[in-house]
Amino acid sequence: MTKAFKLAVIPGDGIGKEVIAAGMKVLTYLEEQSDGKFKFESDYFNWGSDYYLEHGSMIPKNGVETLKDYDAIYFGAVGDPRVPDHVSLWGLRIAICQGLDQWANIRPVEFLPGINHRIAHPDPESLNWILVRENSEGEYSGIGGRNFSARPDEREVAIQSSIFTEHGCERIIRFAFDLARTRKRKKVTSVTKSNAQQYGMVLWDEVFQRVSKEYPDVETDQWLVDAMAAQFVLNPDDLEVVVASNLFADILSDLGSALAGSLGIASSANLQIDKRFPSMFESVHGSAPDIAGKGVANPIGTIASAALMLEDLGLQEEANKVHEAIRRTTAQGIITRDIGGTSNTEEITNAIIKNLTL
Ligand SMILES: NC(=O)C1=CN([C@@H]2O[C@H](COP(=O)(O)OP(=O)(O)OC[C@H]3O[C@@H](n4cnc5c(N)ncnc54)[C@H](O)[C@@H]3O)[C@@H](O)[C@H]2O)C=CC1
Ligand SMILES: CC(=O)C(=O)O
Ligand SMILES: [K+]
Ligand SMILES: [Mn+2]
Repeated sequence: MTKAFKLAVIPGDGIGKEVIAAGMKVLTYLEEQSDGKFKFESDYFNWGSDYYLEHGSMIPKNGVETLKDYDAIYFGAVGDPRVPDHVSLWGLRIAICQGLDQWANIRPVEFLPGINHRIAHPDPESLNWILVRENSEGEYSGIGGRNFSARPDEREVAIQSSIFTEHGCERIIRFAFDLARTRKRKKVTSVTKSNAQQYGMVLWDEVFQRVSKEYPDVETDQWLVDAMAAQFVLNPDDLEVVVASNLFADILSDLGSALAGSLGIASSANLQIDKRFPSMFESVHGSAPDIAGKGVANPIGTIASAALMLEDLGLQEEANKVHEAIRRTTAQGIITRDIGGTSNTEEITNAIIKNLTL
């Protein structure tokens, strides 16, 4: 019997549309090759900045609710120069992540063969990093406001508060430890800035210490985020699972993917670990307005995110195939210009599909 998966597909803005088209082409090919084992029932949602300019909101009123009926959400990117970034980001990506309590964002950093890594290391492909980002609170809690804007003398006030709950810290830290147990080195590095952020991040550190006692088989390490940024560059061998707050892991994941070659190759999964609602799979990068519409965006991050989605849907074999096809393609030197090549989005996508059959 054919297993049917309901996919909500949200291309969003800019290169989001181009890389989702690439990812869907790969998924459609896998479905065709599956001999009736599975199929995707995909519904497309035209939510994003065009939708906002027409309707005054990034998604319809019941939008997040609608997504609860799906097995997974496949997302491109959000952001358009015609709409303020905080309006588009909060109206779409964060609305979904927080609305569906996708509290764990995993961001593997893959050092692929055949590309120009930006790291001084004798064997970058041996590195096995994965960032675990707290995805429901922290610096992206959206608590605050602005006032006194009517004052004539530049005395406007803005307050932006972070929320760190013991529950929120504990669930993401436990998740990081459980993940580390499944990996080669079994090491978790926790990143905060608890010297300066003396409330929320001290709570995080205390929870990390407490939870770590339950995982004596997992090696632990704790760093302040400024020194951790340097550590990524200077001592890459020291890292495996890196767990950090919403903001810090956001920044460190861009650093990680740049060291691996480009933002364009980085994948992510916004996971609803308790399986109450669907999870959302997207590249780490944004809508890249500087290259949008040119057909040159690197689709690897989004195609690798589809592999994370396949894994989540129980299609592990297909997920492995996609990862392998990506590796074969970059090893063949078929790469986009952000990682030193000349191929366009379509050529990479076709090459990945071709490599799926080998
Ligand atoms: N999850 C999401 O949807 C995210 C949305 N954004 C939004 O995206 C918009 C642009 O933000 P930026 O800070 O410029 O970040 P960005 O990730 O869109 O782009 C940064 C740089 O990386 C390049 N780049 C990104 N993805 C690429 C790809 N697949 N292939 C080749 N080059 C790629 C871009 O051309 C640009 O030079 C903003 O509106 C921002 O709010 C930013 C990050 C994540
Ligand atoms: C918003 C953003 O930069 C991210 O989710 O990575
Ligand atoms: K994205
Ligand atoms: Mn980011």
